[in-house]
Amino acid sequence: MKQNIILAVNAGSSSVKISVYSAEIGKAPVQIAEAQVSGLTAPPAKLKYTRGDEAVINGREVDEKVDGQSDAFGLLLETLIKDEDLPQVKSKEDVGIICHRIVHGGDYSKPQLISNETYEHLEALNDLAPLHNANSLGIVQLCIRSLPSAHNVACFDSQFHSTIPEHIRTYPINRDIARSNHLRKYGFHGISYSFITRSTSEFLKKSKDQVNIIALHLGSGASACAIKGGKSWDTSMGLTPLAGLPGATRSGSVDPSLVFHYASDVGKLSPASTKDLHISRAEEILNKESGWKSLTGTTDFGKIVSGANSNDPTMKLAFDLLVDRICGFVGSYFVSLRGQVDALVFAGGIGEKSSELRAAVVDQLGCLGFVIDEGRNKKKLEGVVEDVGKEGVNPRVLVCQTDEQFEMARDCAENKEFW
Ligand SMILES: Nc1ncnc2c1ncn2[C@@H]1O[C@H](COP(=O)(O)OP(=O)(O)O)[C@@H](O)[C@H]1O
Ligand SMILES: CC(=O)OP(=O)(O)O
Ligand SMILES: [Mg+2]
Repeated sequence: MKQNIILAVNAGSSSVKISVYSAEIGKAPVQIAEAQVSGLTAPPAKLKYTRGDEAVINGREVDEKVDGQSDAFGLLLETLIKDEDLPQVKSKEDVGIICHRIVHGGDYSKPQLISNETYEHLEALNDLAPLHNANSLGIVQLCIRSLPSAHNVACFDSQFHSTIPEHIRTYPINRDIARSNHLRKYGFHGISYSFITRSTSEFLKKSKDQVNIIALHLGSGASACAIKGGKSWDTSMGLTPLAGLPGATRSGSVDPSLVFHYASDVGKLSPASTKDLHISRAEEILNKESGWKSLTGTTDFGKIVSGANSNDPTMKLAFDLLVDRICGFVGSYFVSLRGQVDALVFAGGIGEKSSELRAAVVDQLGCLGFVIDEGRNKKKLEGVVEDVGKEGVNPRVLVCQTDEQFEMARDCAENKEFW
């Protein structure tokens, strides 16, 4: 049976995570190492490297110049290749397939081998995921240059959402313009939602097409997803990853007219009111200079939680604001799933690490029947899915340690054409 080393690359807005797998066609890949650089928006960035079960580097501050996702990837690749105890990756030639998380995949509904044509297609989408796509394509370029023997595969955050029904993905604007300019809800974090759906259905011992969940991927970018019969039914991000919940540097949804009132002549809805603010600058502000960074000065939600715990009013405002926005989506999805919900699932850096955020969200959702178990909620996570809900109560409250790299590697291992 043909064997291969798969390298899965996940460039998020504040981190780059890579995992190495030993794989056979049609079988679940087996992880042999993983490494990540996190905190790219809250320097100094930190490096973690795990081989098998051994934490080789555990959160070392990165002194090397790491300016953005491509630099971080370069450092991660070097860390792998330099490790003499990782015989499977002695040189760059050992890697057979590299799968890349590409946030915006336009109309692609499944992973694609990256040819010149697909690359150009994806490049055209760069502006629709301004914190992600260009960075990921930078890493693809680096791989094509420095690992020429590997096959590069693009896996899309948007592909899981290709099942969202038309009345939900359509914006109420001129239909011809919407069609010609491809203006619709795409949705993101779908690689994570796909992992969450499979893991949750296994955990609940229900077949995937029977499972209804409301999933929350809360990281540097945050989103909510209503999953009906194992498929995406609705999600909070839209044409771009700016819509929906606020994030580390993103505002999330605001009244679109806010853009016209942001400049100095506040209150005057006229061309004069935007004279100091070009429309593309507005997009940059809402993507890169808003969210936790603008409200609190930090992009680290861990610091916001500690601040809120010690009653710092600024931190408490940010914390309460996120709880409010999350509950708004959960309430709406609970209704659109007609109350047929098996579980609320928390995932992503914040969802997995902050028991305080989970407790506050579930407390407000008590009217829908969700109840958290304080003891379970505070326990260190061990399994892929952990139940933190109160015994005997439905719907359940779960935490899923999501793994986008594994999901991509799994997709690649299943697909003969990528080998
Ligand atoms: N202990 C913690 N409590 C709350 N949030 C945390 C904690 N540790 C990390 N985080 C948050 O998780 C975020 C990273 O989440 P992650 O999903 O890994 O990010 P990315 O979006 O880059 O993939 C950090 O920006 C930080 O805000
Ligand atoms: C889509 C998105 O926002 O991803 P991330 O949270 O990894 O930045
Ligand atoms: Mg992420």
